[in-house]
Amino acid sequence: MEKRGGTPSPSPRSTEKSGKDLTRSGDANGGASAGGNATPKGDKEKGVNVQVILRCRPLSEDETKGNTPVVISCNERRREVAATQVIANKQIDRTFAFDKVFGPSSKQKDLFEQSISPIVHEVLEGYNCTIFAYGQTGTGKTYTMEGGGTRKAKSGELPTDAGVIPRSVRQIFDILEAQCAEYSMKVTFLELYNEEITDLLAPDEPRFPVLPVPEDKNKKPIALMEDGKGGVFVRGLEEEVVYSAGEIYKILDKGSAKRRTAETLLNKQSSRSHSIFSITIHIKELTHESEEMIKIGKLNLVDLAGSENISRSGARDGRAREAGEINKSLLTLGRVINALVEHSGHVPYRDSKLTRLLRDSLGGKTKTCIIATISPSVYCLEETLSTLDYAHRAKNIRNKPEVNQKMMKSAVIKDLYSEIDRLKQEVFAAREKNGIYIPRERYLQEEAEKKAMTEKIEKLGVDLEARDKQLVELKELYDAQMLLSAELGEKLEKTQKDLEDTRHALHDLEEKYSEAKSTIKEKEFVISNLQNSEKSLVDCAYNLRAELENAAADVSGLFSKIERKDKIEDGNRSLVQRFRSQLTQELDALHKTVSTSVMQQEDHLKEMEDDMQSFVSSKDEAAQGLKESIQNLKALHGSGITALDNLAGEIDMNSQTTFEKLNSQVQSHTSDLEKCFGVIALGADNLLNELQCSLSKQEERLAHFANKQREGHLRAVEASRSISNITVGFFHSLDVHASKLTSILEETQGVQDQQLIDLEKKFEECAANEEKQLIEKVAEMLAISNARKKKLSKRL
Ligand SMILES: Nc1ncnc2c1ncn2[C@@H]1O[C@H](COP(=O)(O)OP(=O)(O)OP(=O)(O)O)[C@@H](O)[C@H]1O
Repeated sequence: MEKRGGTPSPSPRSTEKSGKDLTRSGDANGGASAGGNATPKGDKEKGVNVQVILRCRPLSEDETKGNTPVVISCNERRREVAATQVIANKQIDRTFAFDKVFGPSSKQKDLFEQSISPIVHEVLEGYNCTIFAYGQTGTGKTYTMEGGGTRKAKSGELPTDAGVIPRSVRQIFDILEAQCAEYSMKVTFLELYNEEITDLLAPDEPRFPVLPVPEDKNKKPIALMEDGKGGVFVRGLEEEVVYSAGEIYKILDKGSAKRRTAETLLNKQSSRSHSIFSITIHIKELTHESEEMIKIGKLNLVDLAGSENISRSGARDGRAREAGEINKSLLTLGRVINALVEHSGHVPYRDSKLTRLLRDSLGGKTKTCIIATISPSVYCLEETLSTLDYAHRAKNIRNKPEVNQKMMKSAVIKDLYSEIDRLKQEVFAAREKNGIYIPRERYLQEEAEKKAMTEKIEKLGVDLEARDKQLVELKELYDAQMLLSAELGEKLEKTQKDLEDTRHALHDLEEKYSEAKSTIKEKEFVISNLQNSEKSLVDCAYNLRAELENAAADVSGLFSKIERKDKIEDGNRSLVQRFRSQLTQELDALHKTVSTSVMQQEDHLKEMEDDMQSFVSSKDEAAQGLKESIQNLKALHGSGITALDNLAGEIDMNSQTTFEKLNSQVQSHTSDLEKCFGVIALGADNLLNELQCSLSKQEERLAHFANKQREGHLRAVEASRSISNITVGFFHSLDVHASKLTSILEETQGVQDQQLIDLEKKFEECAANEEKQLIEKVAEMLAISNARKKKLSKRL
């Protein structure tokens, strides 16, 4: 057994070799380049993501008996884990993707071969690799890392439930033996408990009895020192050289047995500490120049204590403090992960020993794989979700792995020789000089160191006093802060829970909102359709109304026309009536006139006849008078002639000559007179005759004329009578036609009125029905939307 300052993550300068980006490539082998291929410079600069594997354990016997509901489903093919939550009676699945997922039925062998074996190959290629298990208490971290109850190998074969550590050890030896390599292997096993590091491989008896013996005498705390190169080392950590897998198993069993475990409500044998088991392998290689080189690989296998809810794990008093410390270092681990993921300037590695020890594995040059373990039980859901979040976030951490620089064998031998010399001097001094256990030089050196230390201690003592005071104050403050932080933590937890609930409720609401939105969209679509149909109906109704109005206007026009026609007809009728009466009157008047004229004519004719007769008679009288006057004249002539004869006899008696002459003259005169009188009488006779003739002619003509007049009058009377009869008949038929037309019109109007009334009624009924239906539909929709609104507002 060797004792040296061990560092869990030394990282000497690298060669060009590097691994693949597991997350991005999605390589089932975890991106391990078993052949140790050179990594492109770009990848090397960008780094590789921490590989995160998720494992869900099966239900325990008790859980199965108690019919514990399972809320985790693993899809190994899709590398997804879904956690089912029921919030507000609604099932919500949260799905997380990882580099590898192993379900409850997964075997230890499968997990190792698929995820860890490639890492082991890389260790043998000269990389530093870290595998750590993270998860709630009782989820199978120790089972995964170390294995089940039967860890002992039977006939050289590993048991089926052997975990990552024994399988890695077995594989390392198998490979090295298969390669017939020359190698040396050292292991360290430390425990970090309540922020104190203890060596699980330290011998049971204390080597320096002068040093104060701690409470647990087998568990003296050892210091974590800065190595001055940005790394840390654990001073005095035992490094055990091993030559076979069997030896390692023994060491493992011995160390595991020393780990602090306790029974919690969640795990009968719960690890209360974090453990780091490291295997360092030195492999000899020959260069082309046959120079011997030493390749160094290191595998850190970390089993973290359970991340637990103090109240749920049932931890009390000491256990509660323990849990607080565990949570504190895990909390720091979480903060480191967050800082690395968020690329914040300051990464709080120094806030806990765990993160100081794992510094190179988180964002350093080491290749890291996290195995997150969860329980499928509903009762662990809160912690499971927290683990899933934690692990999912850790996926984004980028490391820049570098192969450890190979060392010349001679340099290693030189180192080893100087180490041997140092040890020999110690042994020699111990053997030769009583009471002094170290060589004189070293003693002097240490004395000087001691003096300097004493001075320093004194100085520190003063500082310490001041600090103590400060510490007391700070402690008070710390206690207050702790109380506050516990309160705040509780509040935070509650708030987180509330937040989670709210988030789920919000999710629900969002879903409901989207549902409601789609329903509203549907309704809107229906409403828009309804509105469109209503619009078209309204348009139709408008058209119909316009048509009806047109029809009504037409009808009213028709009515007005009919009225006008009626009026005209009435006017016509009254005109006809008037005309008829006028005609009748006029006809009557004509009749009368004609008859009076006939009468007058007749009277006139009569008068004319009378006049004619009186004329004729007067003429007759005149002719008579003329005859008489002619007679008188004749008588007068005879008397004249006798007077003349008397005068002639007297004249004869007075002068014969004169007589004779006178005689002659009288004779001539008499003849002349006679002649004259004859002519006159003839003329008068002629005249009379002519007069009589003309009178008779006139009488005839007058009679004829009167007859003709009478006939004409009679004919005119007859014609006017027949005309008036025809006119009367025409007007009668006109009347009949008009009354028929009126009755037809009245009938048509009645029918049209009826039809219009019917049409109006039907239209009104139809419109009322449609309006009613529409109102009902709209009311229905409004009621539905109101109900929905009410519902949504209730839920909100
Ligand atoms: N994958 C698995 N298959 C079968 N049994 C398992 C599995 N994982 C865990 N178990 C069983 O569950 C119990 C708890 O496991 P384990 O002690 O490994 O949990 P843990 O996470 O290390 O808990 P703690 O943090 O308290 O140490 C053990 O009895 C273990 O055998």
